[in-house]
Amino acid sequence: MKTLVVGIGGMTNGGKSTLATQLQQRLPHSSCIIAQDSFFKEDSLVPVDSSGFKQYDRLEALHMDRMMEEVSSWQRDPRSFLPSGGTTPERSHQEVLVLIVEGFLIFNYRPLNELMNKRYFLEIPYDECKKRRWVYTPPDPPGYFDGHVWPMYLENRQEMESMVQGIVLLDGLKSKAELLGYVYDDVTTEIENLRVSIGNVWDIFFSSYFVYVDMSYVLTNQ
Ligand SMILES: Nc1ncnc2c1ncn2[C@@H]1O[C@H](COP(=O)(O)OP(=O)(O)OP(=O)(O)O)[C@@H](O)[C@H]1O
Ligand SMILES: NC(=O)c1ccc[n+]([C@@H]2O[C@H](CO)[C@@H](O)[C@H]2O)c1
Repeated sequence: MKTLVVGIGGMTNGGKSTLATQLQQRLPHSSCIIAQDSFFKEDSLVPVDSSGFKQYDRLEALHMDRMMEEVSSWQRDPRSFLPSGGTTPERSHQEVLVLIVEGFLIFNYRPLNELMNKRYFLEIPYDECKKRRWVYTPPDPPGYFDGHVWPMYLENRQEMESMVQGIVLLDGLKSKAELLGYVYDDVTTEIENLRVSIGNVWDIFFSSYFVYVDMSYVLTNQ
């Protein structure tokens, strides 16, 4: 069995959860999602800036230690994260299990970023982001988008670009179907490459074994 970690990052309302959920649904027997939004600290632990804005769009607002524990737990036993709870037997030695890590700051946290095999980042223009964020749950306080969310996006994006390479930028204005089609094809190609490499290991093992058996036969019969 091999594993693949796919990061779906992007700005707020870029379409990360939508894309991650659809990708998981296309790989129902081999993938699961860990979402960064599930690791926000409780409100009382998130500081407020001088303008009164809760500092949610910073890494410090997240329990990244807990998120890493969840990822480590998947790495230890990825099959237990599948819908069957890992009760079905391994289907073949070529099985590839996929972890989809989804979130707005997944590449800014180095220990998490280092685990990714594929990195995608959904981006949308300011106007579209503000429009989508207008109907947000929980609703933002007045002025929050321009006073906190957007300036923090620019800061976090700059930091990400200075520390991470190999991110595939995705245009979040494209249709949901087109985005899914692209990422699904890319990920399945990666899965196939891993399968081939596992297959090669088995080919080498079996061919070495048969060479050994042939040699033993020749040596004992000469
Ligand atoms: N490709 C798309 N085209 C148009 N609208 C989209 C697209 N993808 C997602 N949306 C819509 O944008 C909104 C935000 O989507 P989604 O929740 O997937 O974003 P997100 O990046 O996970 O946001 P956040 O993490 O900030 O909650 C939803 O209303 C969703 O239906
Ligand atoms: N999920 C939450 O608890 C929460 C609370 C306040 C703000 N947010 C926003 O989530 C986005 C990332 O998905 C960030 O832009 C936060 O502002 C989330």
